[in-house]
Amino acid sequence: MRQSASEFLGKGGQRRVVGSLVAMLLAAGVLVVVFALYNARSQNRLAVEASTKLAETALDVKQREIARNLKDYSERADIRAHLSERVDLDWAAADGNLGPNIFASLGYEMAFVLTPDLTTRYAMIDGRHVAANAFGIIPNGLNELLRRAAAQTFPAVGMLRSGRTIWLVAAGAIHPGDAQPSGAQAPSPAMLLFAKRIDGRLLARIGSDYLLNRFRLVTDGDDDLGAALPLFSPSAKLIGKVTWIPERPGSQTLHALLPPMLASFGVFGVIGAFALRSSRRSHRELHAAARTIDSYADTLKRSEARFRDVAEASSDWIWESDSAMRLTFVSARFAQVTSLSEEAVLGTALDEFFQVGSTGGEWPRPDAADPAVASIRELRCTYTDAAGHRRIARLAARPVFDDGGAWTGYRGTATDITREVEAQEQAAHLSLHDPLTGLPNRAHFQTRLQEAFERDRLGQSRLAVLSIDLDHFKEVNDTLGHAAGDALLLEVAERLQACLGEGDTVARLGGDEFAVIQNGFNQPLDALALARRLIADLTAPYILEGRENLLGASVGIAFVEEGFETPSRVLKNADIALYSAKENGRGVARVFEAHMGMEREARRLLEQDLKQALAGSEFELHYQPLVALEDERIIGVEALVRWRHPSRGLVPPNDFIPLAEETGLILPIGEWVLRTACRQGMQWPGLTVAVNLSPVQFKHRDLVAMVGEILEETGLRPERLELEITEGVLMHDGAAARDTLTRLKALGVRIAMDDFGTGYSSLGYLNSFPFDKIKIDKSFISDLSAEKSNAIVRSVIGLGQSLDMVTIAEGVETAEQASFLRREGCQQVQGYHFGRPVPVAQLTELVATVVRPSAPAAA
Ligand SMILES: Nc1nc2c(ncn2[C@@H]2O[C@@H]3COP(=O)(O)O[C@H]4[C@@H](O)[C@H](n5cnc6c(=O)[nH]c(N)nc65)O[C@@H]4COP(=O)(O)O[C@H]3[C@H]2O)c(=O)[nH]1
Repeated sequence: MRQSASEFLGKGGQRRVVGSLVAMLLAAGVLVVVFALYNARSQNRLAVEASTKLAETALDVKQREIARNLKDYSERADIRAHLSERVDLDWAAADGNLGPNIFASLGYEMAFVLTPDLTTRYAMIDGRHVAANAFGIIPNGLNELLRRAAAQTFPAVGMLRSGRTIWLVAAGAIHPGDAQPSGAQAPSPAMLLFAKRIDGRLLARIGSDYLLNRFRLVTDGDDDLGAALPLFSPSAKLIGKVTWIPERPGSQTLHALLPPMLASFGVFGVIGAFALRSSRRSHRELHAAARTIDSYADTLKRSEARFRDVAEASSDWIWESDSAMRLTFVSARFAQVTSLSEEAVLGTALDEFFQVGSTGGEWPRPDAADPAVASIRELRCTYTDAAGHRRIARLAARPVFDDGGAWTGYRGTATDITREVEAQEQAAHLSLHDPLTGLPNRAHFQTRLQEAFERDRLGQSRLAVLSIDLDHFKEVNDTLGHAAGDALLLEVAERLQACLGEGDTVARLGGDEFAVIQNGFNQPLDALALARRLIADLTAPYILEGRENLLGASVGIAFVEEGFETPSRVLKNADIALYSAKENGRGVARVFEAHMGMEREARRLLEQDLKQALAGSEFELHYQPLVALEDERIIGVEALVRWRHPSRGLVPPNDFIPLAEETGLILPIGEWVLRTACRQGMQWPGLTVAVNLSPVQFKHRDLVAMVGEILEETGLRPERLELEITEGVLMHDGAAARDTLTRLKALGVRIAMDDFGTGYSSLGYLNSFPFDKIKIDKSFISDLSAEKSNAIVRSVIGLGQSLDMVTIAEGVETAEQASFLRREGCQQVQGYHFGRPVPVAQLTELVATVVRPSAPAAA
């Protein structure tokens, strides 16, 4: 396994080398120091030994000196003569004998002469003859010294301690002289003692003579000045010591050497620290560099892996060519995407495999000798896959150069974009076409219209725009459902296309709105002829779900006059003409005329006002009494909506209900009417409340639920509500209407057939649905004098009786009309003769009184 750069450095080679160097330096330093210390100590020790020898010698010299002096005195003839057998004290005390001279010349503080029995016969202390006992002054060790002295010919010397004083004492025999009889046993000699006090002065002198610094005596304690020599009594008892400050040449050398040594250590230390620091820094830098290298290596590895994954996972494949532009390599994805084999394609010329001609591109023709070989970007081309299908690919490539910089070919990718292109084309088509019929949509239509306009300007043809609207399409769509509606629109589209001439365009602008651009040479005749054809063809029955359905079509036509209009203006004019056609009974074609625009504008304003009216609560209800003919009692009221327009005053329903129905505003208006009528109706207990329902409302799915909710909300009992519907409700999709009516009746409300007699097949409807009431239209009542109306009214009343339905006549204005109706058996009436529609307050007053035919309730 390959080692990463960090791992390589991580082994710590450099750190070990640096560590060893530092350790060596430290060891060397320690060795030097140890050696220096050892050397200093040795030198010191040698110096102490040497000075000790000197001290010994000095004391020895003193001992020998006192011994020699004593010997000199003890052997003097006069001394022997005067002091050996008997002690001549006077003689002894005389100066020059054992008198002051001992102290003054020899410097001995004490001199004694002891008899053989060791009695002190003479004592001289500090140069004066005193009576003193030597043993009293020096009690310890004197005996031993004297014993030794007696046993040897040379004086015995020793140091004796008396109190805190140490004495250097010499003892020697004073032999009587030569006149000793032979053979006779020599008597014990007298003993001469000299004592020298070992004191500071003496030692200072010795120190100065022998270079013993601060040479002094220590009798008590362990005081030591660095070197010491123990002092023993003749009986080998430690009695004190002398001490001095020895020379310390080692320490001196060390002191001399130490500062430069420390300084050099310091310098070494600093250099070492710097070296260590810089080594650490470079080590860190090396590590950082190693980490960077590792991260680059990682990134490279990942990027390689990513590239591999992408190359194998995407629909792209990689290819390479030589400088002759022949394929030399394709990646594994090639075979998977194209189903072609690698072998089959290698060696093929690039421009043969990837064809760019059909896509408008061009292959670069690089010259191998020319160093400026360009990259290939976004080159769209086609190729043929194994199944023989034409596919679209997008190429990108970069030139490849050898180490010498010579161009050797291309390396690139190929992306199969067939689906993408198809999706784009489809999206482009969808953006310009109606998805259901495949006809151009409004945007496309406008573009075509603009183009046609250009041609019209050039005078190549005379342009007409036909706006087409299907009559009754909404009813079919609502009743048969959207699938049927779609099928119907598809057929309409086919029929429209079939009617068009060469170069004409038909588009679906939305819903059941279509438009045609016609290039005619004989206008307006060509356009009118086309309109007639369109109406005729679109009116022919459509078979949907096995049943015949009828549609109508209205057409509005507009021409480009004088070239002043814009395309959108012409389309608008065609729309205005279309509205006019619809208003004029539908199923016709109308050519745009200027005044139509004004009517349309008026309608637009009305619609706007209507919306405001709804928002601003400008509607109110008037009520007209419904009267029982039998006793002329008010048995109910009919709610009739009024619009109290801010400037136009009270607007009658006929002026706005049709527009409200067209625009759908009838839904909120109708709901308001129903809710208000039910609420206000609660004021007149026992009276029925009749409310008109528009066919548009009736078709609305929520109608039954809405009625139920309003009844519950207002508390009006269902049987008091009478819903008036017209035959129009039942005309289209009778089954659905019947279902709605059944569900309404299930709520308990009553249903009245309004305006009976004005429709086409009223009798049929009456048979197929059990209405509660039939309302004879006022046109028959006003025309009662006419025989025909008379007969119709009579037969309707008879029909009601036979079907067990209540009949009511509206528009009863005279007593005669009322009498006629009573005679014929009509049960209820409504009309100005009994009461006009009045506001709610007036009606409340009215119901409080008895309505009499002779005195109409309202003028
Ligand atoms: N000449 C004459 N007319 C009489 C006489 N007695 C009543 N009328 C009028 O006849 C119309 C009766 O209402 P309709 O046939 O349902 O006809 C109504 C109805 O179809 C519609 N309408 C009124 N209110 C509503 C409503 O709230 N909803 C719906 N959808 N339509 C309504 O508007 C139509 C007209 O309503 P109005 O103008 O109020 O006109 C009312 C009423 O004022 C009479 O003796 N002589």
